[in-house]
Amino acid sequence: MIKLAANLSMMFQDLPFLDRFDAAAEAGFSGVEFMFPYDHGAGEVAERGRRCGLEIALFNLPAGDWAGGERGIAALPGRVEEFRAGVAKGLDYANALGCPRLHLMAGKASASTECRAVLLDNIAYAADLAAADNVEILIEPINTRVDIPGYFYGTTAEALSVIDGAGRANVRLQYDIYHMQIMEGDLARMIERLLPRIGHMQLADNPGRAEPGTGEINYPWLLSHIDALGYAGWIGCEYRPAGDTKAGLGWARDYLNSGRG
Ligand SMILES: O=C(O)C(=O)[C@@H](O)CO
Ligand SMILES: [Mg+2]
Repeated sequence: MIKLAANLSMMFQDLPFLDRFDAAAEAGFSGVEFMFPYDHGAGEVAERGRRCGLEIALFNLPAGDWAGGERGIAALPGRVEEFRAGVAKGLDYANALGCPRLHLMAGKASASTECRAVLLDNIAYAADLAAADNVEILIEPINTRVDIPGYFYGTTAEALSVIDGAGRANVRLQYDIYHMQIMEGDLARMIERLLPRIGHMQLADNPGRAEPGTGEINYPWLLSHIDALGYAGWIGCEYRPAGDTKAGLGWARDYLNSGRG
């Protein structure tokens, strides 16, 4: 069964963050994901999720100075103390929100031995603390052609080599179909091959990163394929709606709860 999570950092942006939970539930979602909950108290985010009957599928560990252009700090030498403080904060929120997954972002860093060593140490550190709380750490290759030039890993092979290097069983691959269409293509076969390593998925169409049906990816076919493969995890709708979020959800009708919207 395909389980879609609304991405509350990109969808329903006309509403304040906490009200996006209500909008997602009304639209028929049973799960949500978002980038960062940290502008709000963990208690109020947890309470809103509970009240709306929503599972919180994933959010990001603190990722440095986002507004200033940083996209994670885990591969940055000299930022280890800040990274560790972020892990503690992320796990506090994950526990309060009942969220079993955290996305750890490497950042824009050179492919040097030093950055790789810092990254592997940081992932192992985060994974060991997360394991004690039954939380998984997710590593997502992000396209370096359009969205984040210079990001530490842009392909599944690079991300898997980092995961293997860290050597922790609770570190898994976050497969974002949009990024991987740009970097690798061959989506159906790649997902089939990588399925045992994938802990979370995300989607958007390409080009433009809007909803399925606005670009080149055959989502009705691909989602049936993912379903037939037996993928049981969440797929986050990490797209920028081309217009009104709810009006653009026609593509998802078969996968959402009915009767609430
Ligand atoms: O960019 C993405 O794709 C993500 O999944 C985010 O968590 C980071 O921007
Ligand atoms: Mg993503």
